[in-house]
Amino acid sequence: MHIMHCRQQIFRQSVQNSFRQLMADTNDIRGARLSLLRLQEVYNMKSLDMIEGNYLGFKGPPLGPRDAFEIGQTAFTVGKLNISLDWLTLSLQMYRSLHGADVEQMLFRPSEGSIKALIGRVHLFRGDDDEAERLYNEAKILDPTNGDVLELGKELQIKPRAEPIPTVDYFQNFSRLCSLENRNYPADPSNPKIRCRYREALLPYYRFKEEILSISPFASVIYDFVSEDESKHLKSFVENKLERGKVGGNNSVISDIRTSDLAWIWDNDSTKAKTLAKKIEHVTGLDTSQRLPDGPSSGEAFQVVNYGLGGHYEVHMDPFDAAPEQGELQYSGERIATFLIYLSDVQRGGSTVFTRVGIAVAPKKNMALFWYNFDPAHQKDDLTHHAGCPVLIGQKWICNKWIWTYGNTFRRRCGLTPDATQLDIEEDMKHGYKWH
Ligand SMILES: O=C(O)CCC(=O)C(=O)O
Ligand SMILES: [Fe+2]
Repeated sequence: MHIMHCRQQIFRQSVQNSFRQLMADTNDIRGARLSLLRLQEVYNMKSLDMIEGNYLGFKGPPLGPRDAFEIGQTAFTVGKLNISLDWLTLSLQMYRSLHGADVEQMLFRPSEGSIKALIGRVHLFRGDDDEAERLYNEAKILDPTNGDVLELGKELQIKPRAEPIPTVDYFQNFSRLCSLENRNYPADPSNPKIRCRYREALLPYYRFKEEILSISPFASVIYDFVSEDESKHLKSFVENKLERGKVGGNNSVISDIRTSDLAWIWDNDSTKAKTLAKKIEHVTGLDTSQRLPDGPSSGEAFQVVNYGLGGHYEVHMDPFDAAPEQGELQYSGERIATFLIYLSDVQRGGSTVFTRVGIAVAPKKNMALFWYNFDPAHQKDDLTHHAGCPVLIGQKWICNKWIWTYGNTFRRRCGLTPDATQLDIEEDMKHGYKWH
């Protein structure tokens, strides 16, 4: 009972904080609405449940008719037509049953005509001209000068009309994988090579529990990879340094594709970071050395990332489209492998999913997820498309270490046969990497 109460408290606070922080900046308010819409779509939540403050069993603040209107409006602007219709219709119903009691919700109340016009516009974009026309005729009487009413009037004049916006279903698999919870789901559980094993690091007694999740591309998780002390260090080191994560060339663009804050730690920044980089080297067998300031490096700085409520990272691959030509990493090649460490548990949501091979990894504090972004023939592996699911309840902390081509040519060998998998290569390397 007490735990439940605390969770509710934390959830309510985090929703309220997100809304409060957002008051100052309209871009952020829009971001918060988009986050709610994303959570709704990914985890298949019903608008009515969210209005009642029910987020998959967790209690959050209830939403009013104005919230519903604004969420519906935002959904419309990003082409989420079905969801928009849902929210706008609920807003209309709620306004009708509201009798001036809730002052905050009544303030800046949109007129019934404007809600109807917006609903009409949604119908029009869905290809239902008759319903749009009907709503326009009603709205025009109720609020003839409203912007949406005028807009709908203009849109109805345009003939022939643009094709209806197709409903997006590309992320069906993403949504399904994100909704799996509590444990890891491997790519092909019936494959006997999908198993647990000990992974030795340098010395025989220094070993880690590894659960293989996929053979091609090779992906596995390593339990208890970092100590409490190490994970605490990584998070406290970046305190006050976190900045909004970016995407694109040189990581320069703020985008809704990635909603998280992050900071970097170079191996030389702390003894603990250096030791951790060595541990990754020992467990993966790959070089991670940084030869700064001018030399090519084999590993990138640790990237510590914090996702708040609704924080996510859309489906992507980690290698660059073109390797950077300047800076510390020039000549270093590409991100051949990713070593991702979870620095927190996540109460609900926040899994890492591989949409093309069907892997779901449930974040577990101190566990690492390791995979190769390139296949054994050194081709960028399209099957490594992955995403960070939105965080539904709680916070998510991770730390990435990308491992580069430079220094790893002889450590990550190619296969001795064209169809060799990573496991075959490891086996061959144990036996001196000789042709059979
Ligand atoms: O947050 C996650 O689970 C995935 C993060 C990720 O893919 C990245 O940072 O490149
Ligand atoms: Fe990634």
